[in-house]
Amino acid sequence: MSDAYLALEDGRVIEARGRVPGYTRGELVFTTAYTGYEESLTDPSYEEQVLTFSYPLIGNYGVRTERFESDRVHPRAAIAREFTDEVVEWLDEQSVPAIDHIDTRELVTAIREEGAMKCGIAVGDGVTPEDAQEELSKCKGMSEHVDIGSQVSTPEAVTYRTGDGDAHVALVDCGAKGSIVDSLLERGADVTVLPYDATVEDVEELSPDVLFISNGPGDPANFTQAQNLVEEFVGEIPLAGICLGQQVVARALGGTTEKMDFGHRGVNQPVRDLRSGKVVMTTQNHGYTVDEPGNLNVTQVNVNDGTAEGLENDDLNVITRQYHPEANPGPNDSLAFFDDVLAMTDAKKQTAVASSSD
Ligand SMILES: NC(=O)CC[C@H](N)C(=O)O
Repeated sequence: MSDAYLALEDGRVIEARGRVPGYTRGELVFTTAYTGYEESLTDPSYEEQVLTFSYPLIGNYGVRTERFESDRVHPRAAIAREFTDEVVEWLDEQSVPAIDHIDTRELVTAIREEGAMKCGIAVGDGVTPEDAQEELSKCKGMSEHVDIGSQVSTPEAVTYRTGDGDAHVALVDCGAKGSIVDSLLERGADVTVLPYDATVEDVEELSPDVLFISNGPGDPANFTQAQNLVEEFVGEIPLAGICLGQQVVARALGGTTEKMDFGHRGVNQPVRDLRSGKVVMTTQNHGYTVDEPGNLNVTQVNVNDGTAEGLENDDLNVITRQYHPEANPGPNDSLAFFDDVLAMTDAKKQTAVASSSD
């Protein structure tokens, strides 16, 4: 008798060791990141997913709040070969079920071969395989979470001022990681974080120098309000986006998105810049990708599978990335993206000066 069961959409039920009790369900995904478990577990993009760590030991350097990307744990459950007690205490405080002593190689192979799949989890004394299957039967697909933005977004606008105020960025919070805000503040920008369903009037009132669509969970097709903002302000305000933000911007500008088989989640995804030919290592966490880029040019691609990693349109002042330039976890190699975003405001100001002196 085990005290934890994981039921997979392919019909298998796997025994595990229960670390944090509870019943839950979600889309089963894996990350290959070997560090950064605090950042990953607090990344709002994992909402409604069950996160499997392929790295075997999770928790070996403790739990520190300064490494959190948001104020809570977002995956519905966590799975590892072995969790340390400190991580288990944290997940317990957060009431997030956790299981370990499981063959994560087998699990990752199943996800790679069959794709990200629904799962159900039951943990605690006396639980049965049927309890996990019951959870699985209640599991929705990611795109069925139509209002997932409301689960992760700020309820109201919040402004952070640096004192420099060189540029004012309106960040549409579809589930933004804290490091995106920090990366903009560190470069002297003021940032107003707006709810995921902010209106055209909300943005007009702020009159920002950049409209930035954040990362976030689920299917980008469900972020219709953010898409509407992009459609409304393209060409008027410089636009930027990260991860879900890239997907939303592309959809708004005539592009399409599609679900990947198992996505990219890790901290060593190679990305080639098509202009310089250089390859950088990037942090990624996504299950959807831009298929047709619409009115944008693909400027960067994933070396492994050729998917679109960077989209730009110089005339319209649009720049987006599918990966996470803000890192946390992972490499800092792409932080200059935020300089490029803020440089668009200079371009805008120069154009305004040029046209006013005509
Ligand atoms: N990190 C993100 O923004 C993820 C974007 C989207 N939810 C996806 O899975 O593709």
